[in-house]
Amino acid sequence: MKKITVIGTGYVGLVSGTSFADIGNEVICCDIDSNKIEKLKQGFIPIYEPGLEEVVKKNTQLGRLSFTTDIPGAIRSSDIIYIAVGTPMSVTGAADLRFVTEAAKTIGQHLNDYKVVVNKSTVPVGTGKLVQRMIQSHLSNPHVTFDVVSNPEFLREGSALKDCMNMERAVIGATSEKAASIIAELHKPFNTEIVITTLESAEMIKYASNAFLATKISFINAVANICERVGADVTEVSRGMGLDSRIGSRFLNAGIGYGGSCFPKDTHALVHIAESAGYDFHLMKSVIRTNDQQRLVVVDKVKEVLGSLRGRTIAVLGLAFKPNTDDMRDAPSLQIIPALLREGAKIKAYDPIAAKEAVVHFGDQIEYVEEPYDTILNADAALILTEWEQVVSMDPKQMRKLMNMPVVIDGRNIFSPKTMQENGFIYHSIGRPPIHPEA
Ligand SMILES: NC(=O)c1ccc[n+]([C@@H]2O[C@H](COP(=O)([O-])OP(=O)(O)OC[C@H]3O[C@@H](n4cnc5c(N)ncnc54)[C@H](O)[C@@H]3O)[C@@H](O)[C@H]2O)c1
Ligand SMILES: O=c1ccn([C@@H]2O[C@H](COP(=O)(O)OP(=O)(O)O[C@H]3O[C@H](CO)[C@@H](O)[C@H](O)[C@H]3O)[C@@H](O)[C@H]2O)c(=O)[nH]1
Repeated sequence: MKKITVIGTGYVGLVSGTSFADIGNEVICCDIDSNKIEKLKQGFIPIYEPGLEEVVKKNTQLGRLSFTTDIPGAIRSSDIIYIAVGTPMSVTGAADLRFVTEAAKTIGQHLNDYKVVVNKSTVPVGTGKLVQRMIQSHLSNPHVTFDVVSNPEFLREGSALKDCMNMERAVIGATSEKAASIIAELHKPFNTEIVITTLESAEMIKYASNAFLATKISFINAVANICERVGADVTEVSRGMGLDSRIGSRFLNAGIGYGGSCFPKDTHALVHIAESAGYDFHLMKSVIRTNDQQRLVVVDKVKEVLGSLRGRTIAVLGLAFKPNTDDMRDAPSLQIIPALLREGAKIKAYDPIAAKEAVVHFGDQIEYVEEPYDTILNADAALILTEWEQVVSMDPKQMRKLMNMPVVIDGRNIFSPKTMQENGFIYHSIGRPPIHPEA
């Protein structure tokens, strides 16, 4: 059993802290946000993450998981300190490290004996060494020793706890063997592949992994755009490609591009890291540009079918960047809805979980509807932006009866074109031939 402090209770701090507690460690999760900590103490989970509430509750009751704003106290009482604060995109595209350096400063000021400080936040190469220097220069006791380790997180929102508990690898970048073996030991119960590297390689693995997945998505979206022009079907193409084990079938779903709190900011940060190192990362810049353009293809498609959108009612099904999360950070809907509003459309929107978050962005510019069928009632077109189960399971026959015009623009390829044709829809999806009822 290890005593662990996790600084930052966002997605990563809360979920990874909970998973460390669940394998039998004593974990203190802390944050400067006293509201968040107060809610967590009362058992309220500030993010929507299936299954998390129960596991937090279980570990809290067992006395293995606790929450506090007393960061100095938590630092002093732990053997391992995880930094899991945010590293948002700055105006230049680089990662903003101010929360990381602030946390490092606090750690330095309160370090009372040897501890391993682990960076779980996604940070540019060199940040581990920066954290080391920051802690060293703020030590109140100059005789205390410590090691800095990089142990990036690979969880996905919506399946975060499952991803942590069943991690495919633990990357441990360290400057000392002692620290590497402490963190490797901590990961033993996860029964996973342990990859021990230098600090720099571990930091790079995280960005390179996200950038590669983002590249796969932009690649298939670009292929989808070609498919549309040459009469091929991208779902057939990606299936045919993905069966080659060197390619793999995952992250080959064409759609409205990647969003969320990681891929957009991490691809930009990697371009910036490359630039600072004197390398022009053309490839990544194209991935980003392809993604930016992809978000708006659904707007072009609805305009192609309806002509002017002025006064038209568009039903938007799904607002979050992917299902099973209420996270609206960099969701494609944040570009698509304003583009529709600029064209004069009236928006009725549905999202089972993220609608509350969406209000922060759209206010009363759009109408929020609590039920998917009510959303499409009398609509001139339905736009599918998130493949929530509630949307995927909609019955086209029923939809057809409710809509003013039988127009569906499917940004996630959730419906079968044949079924949509049988039900009399004008149906445009991504990278598949458009369907017209008379065709
Ligand atoms: N969200 C994900 O799915 C995900 C997955 C893998 C990696 N990451 C990376 O993990 C990091 C954290 O991401 P997140 O989404 O959890 O971030 P977040 O912004 O949602 O949460 C960060 C938390 O840290 C707190 N914080 C900031 N400064 C602090 C300080 N000095 N002391 C204590 N608490 C402090 C904030 O109040 C906030 O609650 C980022 O670097 C991100 O790129 C995120
Ligand atoms: O074939 C695909 C797969 C995904 N997406 C989109 O890509 C985005 C990201 O999806 P996903 O990777 O499932 O979600 P995240 O929670 O953002 O997780 C990513 O970002 C995290 C933060 O760094 C990493 O830890 C994870 O490993 C990495 O998958 C979403 O908008 C998806 O709709 C597609 O368009 N097509």
